[in-house]
Amino acid sequence: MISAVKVNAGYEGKKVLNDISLSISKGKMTGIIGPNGSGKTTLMKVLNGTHPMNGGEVLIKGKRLQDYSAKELARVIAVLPQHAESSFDFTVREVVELGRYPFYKGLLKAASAYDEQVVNEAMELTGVQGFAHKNINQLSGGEQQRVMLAKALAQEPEILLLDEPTNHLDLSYQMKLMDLLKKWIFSKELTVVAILHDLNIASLYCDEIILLDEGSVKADGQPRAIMNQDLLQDVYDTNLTRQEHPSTPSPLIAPVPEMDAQEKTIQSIELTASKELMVFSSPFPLKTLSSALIGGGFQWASTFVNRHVDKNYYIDDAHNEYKDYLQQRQFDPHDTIGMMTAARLEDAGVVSIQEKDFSLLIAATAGTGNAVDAAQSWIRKEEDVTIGTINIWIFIESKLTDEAFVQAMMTATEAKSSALREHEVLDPVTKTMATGTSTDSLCIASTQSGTHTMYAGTITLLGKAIGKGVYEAIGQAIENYRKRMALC
Ligand SMILES: Nc1ncnc2c1ncn2[C@@H]1O[C@H](COP(=O)(O)OP(=O)(O)OP(=O)(O)O)[C@@H](O)[C@H]1O
Repeated sequence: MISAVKVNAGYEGKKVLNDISLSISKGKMTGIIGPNGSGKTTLMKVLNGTHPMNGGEVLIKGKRLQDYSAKELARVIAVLPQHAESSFDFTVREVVELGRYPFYKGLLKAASAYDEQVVNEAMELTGVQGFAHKNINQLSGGEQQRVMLAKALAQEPEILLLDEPTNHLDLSYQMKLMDLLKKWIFSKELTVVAILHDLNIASLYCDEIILLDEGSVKADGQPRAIMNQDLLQDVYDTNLTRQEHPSTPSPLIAPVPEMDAQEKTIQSIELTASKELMVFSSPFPLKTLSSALIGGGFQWASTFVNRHVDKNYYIDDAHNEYKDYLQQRQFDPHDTIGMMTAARLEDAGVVSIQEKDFSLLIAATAGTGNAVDAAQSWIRKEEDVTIGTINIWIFIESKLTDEAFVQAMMTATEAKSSALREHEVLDPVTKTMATGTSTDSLCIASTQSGTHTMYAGTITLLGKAIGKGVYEAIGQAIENYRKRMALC
């Protein structure tokens, strides 16, 4: 739809665009991103013919840009500039009507019924009909932005060039606008090129992204390729991290602030325990990966609750019941990892390990009466399924990668099975050695301070310590339980 070949452009002897070559596909949303001053607006002005080139060529629909008359070009391309012009004394409707001007026919250049219809539709779609008769200068920045967008839409363009269209818009209007543009791309066969500063909006909505740096195309491609941590850190000269969006395949980019000076050690984690609750409280949030009922998955949390429940506890919506329970006790569920167990908390095993590069605190409660052999659990019938729980908490003072979190979970699970084998815990249904129980939970919580730890598999330094600590903590919990039962 648009192609540029070796385009050069600048201002009064200052070169801004250096040999830009690109190709923008029909019916797609293409984002242009890049740091301030990298030449995005200049490029867009070159593409719509409002800024001269010093060399190179731009083709629109296969025809050279300079071969279009202004009116012809206005029927193909509509532009939403960065700084919407609002100094004129026009009403909102009059501004939107200006978008139809290239289509007015006859000597009097009057609007047709169709022109009126298009203006109404554009105003409706952008939600500005409510202030149609207001002066544009009486509107907020975001409202003015929507009026200028309505004007661009009223042009019924084939190509829409948008310079920071989400500028001035609140989150709701940003999303509505981008959703709407996406719909129009399909329903009106529109081609959209948008300069975007918000990398996450670009990642979520663009089919293609062009990354400019110092007037050159640094990279172009699909968002999953361009949202590259190293590439963007280099271009934006900022610490960034790439994360996966929880519900769409679009990567997210999060800025990482300079680390604060607060000392983060696991010695500052306090344990308080009663018959009903075992609570680890940290003065700072820890990064966690867990299978816990509250706060499962990756989270940051500073409170860790192991709650004792009756062995007949059964509630359909245990998640919400637990959230209410936490709130009633002044715990914030968004800052808490919460597990449940019918095992007695006083039987818990606790192990502390100090190594040169990291420290560990491991706690486990083990209700093994209804243990399960994972390899044989398929034999069980529905009526054989009873609840039993081994809960394991592993606090680590180190800076873990995501893969180290996952490996730590694997290592801990393997050490748990080994502890059960050592203590001859049997699956009561299959009579084979149990590997765990049916509702076990595991939480890895890291201070993300101190030494960097890449891996936590069974033969790494951290893996060895986790394996030993989990094995000992579960062993203690089983022995404490058996001793207590023997005394009964
Ligand atoms: N009218 C002008 N006269 C002289 N120099 C200009 C003019 N407009 C832009 N420049 C310069 O050209 C360079 C590129 O500007 P441009 O506006 O294209 O960048 P941009 O990537 O859109 O920046 P931003 O993200 O800040 O909007 C900058 O160094 C800018 O100072």
